[in-house]
Amino acid sequence: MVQSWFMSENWSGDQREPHHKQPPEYVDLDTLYKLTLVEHFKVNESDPVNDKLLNSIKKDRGYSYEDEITCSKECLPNYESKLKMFFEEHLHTDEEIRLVLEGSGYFDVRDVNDKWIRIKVEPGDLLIIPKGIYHRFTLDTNNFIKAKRLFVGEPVWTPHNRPADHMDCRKEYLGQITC
Ligand SMILES: CSCCC(=O)/C(O)=C/O
Ligand SMILES: [Fe+2]
Repeated sequence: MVQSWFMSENWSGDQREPHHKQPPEYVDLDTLYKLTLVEHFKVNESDPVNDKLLNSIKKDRGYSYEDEITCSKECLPNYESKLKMFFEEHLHTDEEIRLVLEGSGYFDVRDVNDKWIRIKVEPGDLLIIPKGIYHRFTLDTNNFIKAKRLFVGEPVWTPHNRPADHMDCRKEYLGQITC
């Protein structure tokens, strides 16, 4: 089961550690959606690519593009600078859709109260991060993740680092989140 939790507000050290509050404060999937509009689906982790749910989501939502990204020292060109870029707080003008195929990592998303929620993703986790939400990504201490990236139409991966409050996608996102 995917786990997510509020991060400690005064953590320091290695970004790849879980950084729980003390005591830990977990966030269930319904609450995660209410606080962020982030969606999560679990697909068959032993054969995710042929999963029925995945294929119906792709069809319903028009995810016409897909490729794979592997984040490891050996496979990711410009590994250090890419990881640094992924961990800068940013948003996108389109959804960020990731299906984890192997390995694990953390997506951090800002909730409606501007608190960080850390989401631990593992094989079979399909995460849909809405456009306009501030977020970031880090590997965990296993230093390896392979994920499928999905997109509607021609992909745009450009991150817009915070502050990006003037952007239409940010205003739209804030208009959609109600709690
Ligand atoms: C596991 S996918 C790598 C992270 C990424 O693609 C991204 O855009 C983070 O915001
Ligand atoms: Fe991103």
